[in-house]
Amino acid sequence: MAFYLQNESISYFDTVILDSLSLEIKKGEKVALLGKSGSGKSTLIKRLYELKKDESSYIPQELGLVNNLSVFHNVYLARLDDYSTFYNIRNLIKPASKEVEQIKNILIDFDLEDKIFVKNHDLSGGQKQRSAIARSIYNQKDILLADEPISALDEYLSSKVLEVLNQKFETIVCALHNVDLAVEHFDRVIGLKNGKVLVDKKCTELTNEDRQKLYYVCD
Ligand SMILES: Nc1ncnc2c1ncn2[C@@H]1O[C@H](COP(=O)(O)OP(=O)(O)OP(=O)(O)O)[C@@H](O)[C@H]1O
Repeated sequence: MAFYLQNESISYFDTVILDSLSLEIKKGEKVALLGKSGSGKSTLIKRLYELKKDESSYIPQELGLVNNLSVFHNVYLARLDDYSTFYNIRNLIKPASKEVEQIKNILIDFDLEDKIFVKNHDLSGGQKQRSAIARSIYNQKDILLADEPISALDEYLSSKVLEVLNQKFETIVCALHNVDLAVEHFDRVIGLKNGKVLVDKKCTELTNEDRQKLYYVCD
């Protein structure tokens, strides 16, 4: 089992955000989390990350990239803890060709290799998102927890990114706003409304009525 939540409630002051939510996510599942703005998707993803920090790559909505660093360095930061201080300082000043090659190979999948030494503040919104996605892959974890990672990408890149992420991670929980992309690329969809689960089904078992509910929660 990757995640097991039993009657999980989260409130901010007097407002209930997650309302007695129970959820099991098995290892190997690829789950799309759908819901209107404010339905609790980010709160749920943060909670899942708290539960499995060591095993998870997390892409927050705000991305967490350092503006004054290049794509290379922002991706490399994911694994600072894996290397010695000396190796990290060396890579900050003069990146080792082994690391450059490894990161470039990840960036190629996202059409971003030509931006490898461009600083984050000179990238478009979609390029920043793709840097954060590349960083999550470089991190080499089994689980991906991603909060609307493709919101700034066009349809072609969104599909490409989701295909690559599906290959690279064993288990995925990903917040999205697009029902069709969710059904096309994920095994299971969970529709949240006001911190409660409205729909939770394998994509192959969705009825027309379920789809209508999902479109409704995403409107
Ligand atoms: N730190 C916080 N303090 C107070 N309220 C918060 C905090 N974080 C989130 N909330 C509230 O919790 C609710 C759920 O927010 P959350 O970010 O989980 O929703 P979401 O479904 O991810 O929305 P979006 O699609 O806009 O990202 C919102 O009403 C939000 O205002």
